[in-house]
Amino acid sequence: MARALGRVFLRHMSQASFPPTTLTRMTPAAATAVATGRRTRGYQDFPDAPRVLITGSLGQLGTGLAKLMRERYGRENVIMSDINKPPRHVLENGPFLFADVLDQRGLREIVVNYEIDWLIHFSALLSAIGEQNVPLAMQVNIEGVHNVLEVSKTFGLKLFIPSTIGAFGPDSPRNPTPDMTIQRPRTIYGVSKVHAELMGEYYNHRFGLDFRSLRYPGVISADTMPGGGTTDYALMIFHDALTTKQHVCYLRPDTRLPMMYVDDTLRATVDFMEASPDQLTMRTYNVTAMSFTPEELAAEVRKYVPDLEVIYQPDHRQNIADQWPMVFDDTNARSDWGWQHRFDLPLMCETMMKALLPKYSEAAIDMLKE
Ligand SMILES: NC(=O)C1=CN([C@@H]2O[C@H](COP(=O)(O)OP(=O)(O)OC[C@H]3O[C@@H](n4cnc5c(N)ncnc54)[C@H](O)[C@@H]3O)[C@@H](O)[C@H]2O)C=CC1
Ligand SMILES: CC(=O)[C@H](N)C(=O)O
Repeated sequence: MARALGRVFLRHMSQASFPPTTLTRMTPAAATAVATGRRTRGYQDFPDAPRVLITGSLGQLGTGLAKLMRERYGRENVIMSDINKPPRHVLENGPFLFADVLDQRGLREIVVNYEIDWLIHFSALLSAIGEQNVPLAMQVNIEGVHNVLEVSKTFGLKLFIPSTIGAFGPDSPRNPTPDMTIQRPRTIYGVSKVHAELMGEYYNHRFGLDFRSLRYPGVISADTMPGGGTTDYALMIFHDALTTKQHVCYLRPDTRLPMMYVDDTLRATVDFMEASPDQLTMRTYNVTAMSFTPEELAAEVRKYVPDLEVIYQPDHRQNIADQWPMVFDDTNARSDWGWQHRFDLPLMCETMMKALLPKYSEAAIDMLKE
C-alpha cells in the first residue's frame, strides 16, 4: 500500500518534467499588456517595481521565487521562462515565456519587448546530472552564462546568477569554508559556477554590470522536486518516509553538508537583490542555514515516522560530497546586508512534514476512489 502510494505521488510529481517546446505562452493579462503596448492593473499597483525575467524557472527554485517576487513586485512584473512546457497552474499564475539561454538573440528580444530590469539566471545542469552529460553542462552552464552577461551588459540589467557549495573542491578548507579561499572544484558543475562567479565579477569591475551571486547550500523544498544534485537525498528522504518508510541513501551516514530550507533561500535572494550597492563589499557571498549528516536528518525525521528505515549505499555522488564544504561560513552576508536564516533542522523537518502529509493523504484518498 505504502509503495503504491509512493508510485502515485511520484507519477504526479514527474509531470513537472516536460519535453521541450517552441511555443511561447502568456497569461491573457500579459498578452493584453503586450498587445496594447503596456501596463495593466498589475503594473499600476507596483509603479516602482522592477520587471524581472527568471530563466530556468520550472526547476526546483523558480516557481517559488516567482511567487515571492510577484507578491512584492506585482504579478505581471515577474516573467517566468524555461525550455519546457509549464504545468497549467504556472500559466494561470502569471506570465510565462519560452526562453532558451543558448539563444542570445531570443533573450535580447524578451528583454526589449518586456522592458526587463532584472535577470535571475536559474538555468543550469546540477552536479550529479552535469557529470552525466558534460558537453550539455558546458553549453547550458557556461555558454548560457556568457549570453546572459552580454545581454545584461547591453541593456544595463541587474543580473543574479546563483553559485553553490559545489564551487569549492578538495583543496578548499571544509569546516568552515569562508567566502575567499582556494576554489578548485572537480565537477563540471563546480567549474562552471566558479567561471560564472569570476565572469560576473569581471563584468562588474570592467563594465559596471550590477552582478550579484549567492553560493547556495543544498536546498530542501516541499512543493518541487530536485533537479539532479548531490544534496537531493535530503528532500527525497521525506517522500520515502511518508510512502515506503524506507530510504536508500546514496551517501554515507556521516556525510556533513550545508543545507537550507527553500523559503530562506528565496528570501535571501530577494533581500540580496534589494540590498543597496553600498552595503555590498563583495559580489559573491556564501549563505547557509544549517549543516547535517544523513544520520542526523534521519533521526529528526524519525520523530514523525519512527519506523523509517535508512539503507546506506554510497554511489558516485559520495565522491562529490566528500569534496564539498561541510560547514559554510556566511559571516560576510550576515554583517554586510543582514542575512539571517529562519529555519534550523527541527523547524525545517516540521515544515516539510506539515506540507507533505496532506499531499500523501490526498493521494491515498484518490487511490481508494480508483
Ligand atoms: N537546488 C539547489 O539545491 C541549488 C541550486 N543552485 C542553483 O540555483 C539555480 C536553480 O536551481 P534549481 O531550480 O534547483 O535547478 P533545476 O535543475 O531544478 O532547474 C533548472 C532549470 O533549467 C532549465 N534549463 C535547462 N536548459 C536550459 C536552457 N537551455 N535554457 C533555459 N532553461 C534551461 C531546466 O529546464 C530546468 O527547469 C541553478 O543555477 C543551480 O545551480 C545552487 C545551489 C543549490
Ligand atoms: C548544492 C547544489 O548546488 C545542488 N543541490 C547539487 O547538489 O548539485
